[in-house]
Amino acid sequence: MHAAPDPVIDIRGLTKDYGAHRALFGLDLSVRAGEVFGFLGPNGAGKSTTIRVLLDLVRRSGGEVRVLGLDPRTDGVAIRRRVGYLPGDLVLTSRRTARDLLAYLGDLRGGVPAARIAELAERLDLDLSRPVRSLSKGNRQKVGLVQAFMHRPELLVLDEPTSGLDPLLQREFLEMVQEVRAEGRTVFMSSHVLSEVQDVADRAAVVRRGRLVAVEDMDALRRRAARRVRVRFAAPVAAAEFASLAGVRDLHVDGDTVRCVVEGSPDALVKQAARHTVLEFDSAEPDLEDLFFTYYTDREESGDAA
Ligand SMILES: Nc1ncnc2c1ncn2[C@@H]1O[C@H](COP(=O)(O)OP(=O)(O)OP(=O)(O)O)[C@@H](O)[C@H]1O
Repeated sequence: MHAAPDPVIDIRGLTKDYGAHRALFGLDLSVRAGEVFGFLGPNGAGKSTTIRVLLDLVRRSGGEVRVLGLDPRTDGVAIRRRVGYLPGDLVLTSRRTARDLLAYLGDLRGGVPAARIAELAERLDLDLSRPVRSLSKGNRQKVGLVQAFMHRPELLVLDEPTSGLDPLLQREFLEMVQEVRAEGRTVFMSSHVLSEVQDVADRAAVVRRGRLVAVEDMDALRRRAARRVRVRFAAPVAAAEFASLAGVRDLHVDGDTVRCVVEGSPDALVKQAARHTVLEFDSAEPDLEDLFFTYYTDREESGDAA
């Protein structure tokens, strides 16, 4: 057996109390080198608190945490130097232009070529000539993204990175994430919805009320997910042919058209359909959001997270 490489983020039994209020209850989480990891949960679940602990922006109350093999409590400065971090509550009050601010931050990280900053700004449609404090929320978010990506850090920790971005820019952002992964670097990003990370994440975890309730491999989730299928044939077909096929449910046959939901592989349905002349075959993208959140809600109800 090969020894697994050390995780880039390793969290064991993490607790965090804000005074008498417990925000995290013994969180365990491990992020592997080179993966894109989605950290999901509703508002107030504890995502930002966890992320702040990783960067030593708040101190943990208990448990063990390693980031790039380092302990945030003793090596926070070294971690912050090596990580690209986008805070969830990014505040930019500087009178500097975005170009000046990003050049300054780039110098703090050992120097980032102006062309690299310009390229990212162009991709995100960010005007670098404006003072950052006059920027809209969406444009500030773009400044935050540029500073997190620009020095090509080995680990990116992004707290709600797509908040305030329009759909076109969200897509551009996801491409930037893909590029980071293609270079073997690691991304840990939070979101309150799965749809923002499902196309790009290798794995995703759900945190709820300070507890981890699920960790999922996205490919496995996709394979399990149900798809809506519609097939139109050249001539009417009998419902009985399709009713007992593996994975097929919610079957409706209306003359020459079959509608159903397929769970898992559509192989049996496709082979049965192929006995006839198929005129149209539509299959909608599975709704992972449904599957994912149904799954973790069930688990939570049978668990101890009351
Ligand atoms: N500085 C603080 N002082 C006291 N309580 C806090 C503090 N920061 C967070 N909390 C509480 O800890 C819990 C977790 O908050 P956290 O911000 O980590 O959640 P989140 O999942 O990131 O949600 P959001 O997306 O709304 O920020 C919440 O109950 C929140 O009210």
